[in-house]
Amino acid sequence: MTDRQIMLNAEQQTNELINLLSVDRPVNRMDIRQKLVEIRNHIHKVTTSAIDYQVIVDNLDDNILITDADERVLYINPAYEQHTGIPKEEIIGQTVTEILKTKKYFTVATVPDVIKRKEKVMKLSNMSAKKNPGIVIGVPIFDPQNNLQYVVASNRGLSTFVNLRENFDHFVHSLNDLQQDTDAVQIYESSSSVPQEHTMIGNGVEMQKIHHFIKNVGMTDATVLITGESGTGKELIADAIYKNSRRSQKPFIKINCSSIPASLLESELFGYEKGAFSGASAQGKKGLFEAANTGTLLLDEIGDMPMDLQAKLLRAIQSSEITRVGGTAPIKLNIRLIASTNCNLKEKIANGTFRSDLYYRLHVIPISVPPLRDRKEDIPLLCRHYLNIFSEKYNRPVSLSEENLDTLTNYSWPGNIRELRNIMEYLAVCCADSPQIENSFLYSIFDMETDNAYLELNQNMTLNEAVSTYEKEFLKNTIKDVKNLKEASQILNVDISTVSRKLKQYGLSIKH
Ligand SMILES: Nc1ncnc2c1ncn2[C@@H]1O[C@H](COP(=O)(O)OP(=O)(O)OP(=O)(O)O)[C@@H](O)[C@H]1O
Repeated sequence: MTDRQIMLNAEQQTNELINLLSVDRPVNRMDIRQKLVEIRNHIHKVTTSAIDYQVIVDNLDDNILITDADERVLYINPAYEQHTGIPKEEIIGQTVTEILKTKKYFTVATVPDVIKRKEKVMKLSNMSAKKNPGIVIGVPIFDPQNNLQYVVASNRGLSTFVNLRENFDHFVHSLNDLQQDTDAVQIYESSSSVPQEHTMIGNGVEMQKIHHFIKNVGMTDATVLITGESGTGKELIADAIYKNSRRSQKPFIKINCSSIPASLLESELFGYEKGAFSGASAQGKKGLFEAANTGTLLLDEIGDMPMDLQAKLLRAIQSSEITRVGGTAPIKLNIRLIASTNCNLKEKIANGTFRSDLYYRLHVIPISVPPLRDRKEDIPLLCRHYLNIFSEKYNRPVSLSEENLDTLTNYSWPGNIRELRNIMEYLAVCCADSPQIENSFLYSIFDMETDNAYLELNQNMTLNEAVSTYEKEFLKNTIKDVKNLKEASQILNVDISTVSRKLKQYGLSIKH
């Protein structure tokens, strides 16, 4: 209930009380007391309410004018009087149309339009009294039955916005600087300048398919769309496509669409003409599309591109030309496009945040990179590869046992190869003092409570495979803390011979 509704209640109860006392018959004192207590409680609610809205509106710096549903002015705040020079007593109680007719105070108003259209209205206004142009916004307020109750018009002089302009230029510059600090854009002149630090490791079926794709699409100019979870190697694949392409001696520009503020993305991609917007360089600026001309452009995180820009990108792809922001002349370009994303673009299309026409323009050669948990055969290779790199880098020899590799292979790697690489670096740094890496240490870095937590049961397993996988992990976990077969058989409540046979079957042994 609003404060006003509470007070209306109190008023109604007071009227009832007055009526009760007005009739010429005896009244029950306790009934009257009860009514007075109720009224007092209502009033108390309002007087002790945390916010006194009138004080707030009285102190706002915006000019506020409130009318009823018949345009009659009910209230103006002190800022309104002060900034417009309109005395309160001259307009309270008048209708806005009457005030407009006098042409004395203002010549533009939103209130009549708000009442007619029952929606928010924004206009440029001119306060004749002070020759002070401003922006006025009228907002309708409805009662619980959805009848128009008030119109609140707030306005602010344009001079405030002019003052902000300087601030805005500064703001745009600092955004530009911020962007230079991130690796949102990487520009390579030719493939020899693309860092060589990571080779593509993996010879499982999925990786073989990807190598095959890279070889085939490399020599064409076809647009490639690489999808896959974060850290699966999409960027590495884009690098490989570029290096294997006819354009490998031409520029390669990588743009992370989600790292560039949406307000700057269009001018970064398409460039701008001089004076295109405040804060723009006086000479205009070449965009990244122009810089990638004759070469390759990688649009990383394409799923995060704002919808309005998606339309412009679609036009650029369809016509092979772009127009700079603030410019009119189209610029013809010849670019090989690679896009990548970890979003599900089909889902984004369904919920209206990605254009389907753009999707089909990009989806010419789709490469879907499977997560590491679906290409487990590559995990041991990747682990050894990165552990070697980091052992050498930190000069700390560390090696992985079969048991370690088994554990690492069964882990689900939510962060994919990026996570695997980080964990190998961590092992090289932290485990060099002991010749063997304890499995329990691996569990602790995976932040797992029990050894079983990492057990991933693949949906494609047969029942027997799933049972064996679980049984092996269960046994491994049990024998960690037992001294002999007898103790294990007691805990597991099976014969010693069964434990012995199972351990042999899974290549496990009791260490103590
Ligand atoms: N097949 C691979 N062999 C060796 N290292 C790889 C392989 N694939 C990816 N990596 C390494 O894993 C890390 C993540 O790869 P990359 O940045 O290409 O993934 P991504 O899918 O583009 O991730 P994101 O979606 O988060 O940008 C990098 O350090 C990369 O060198």
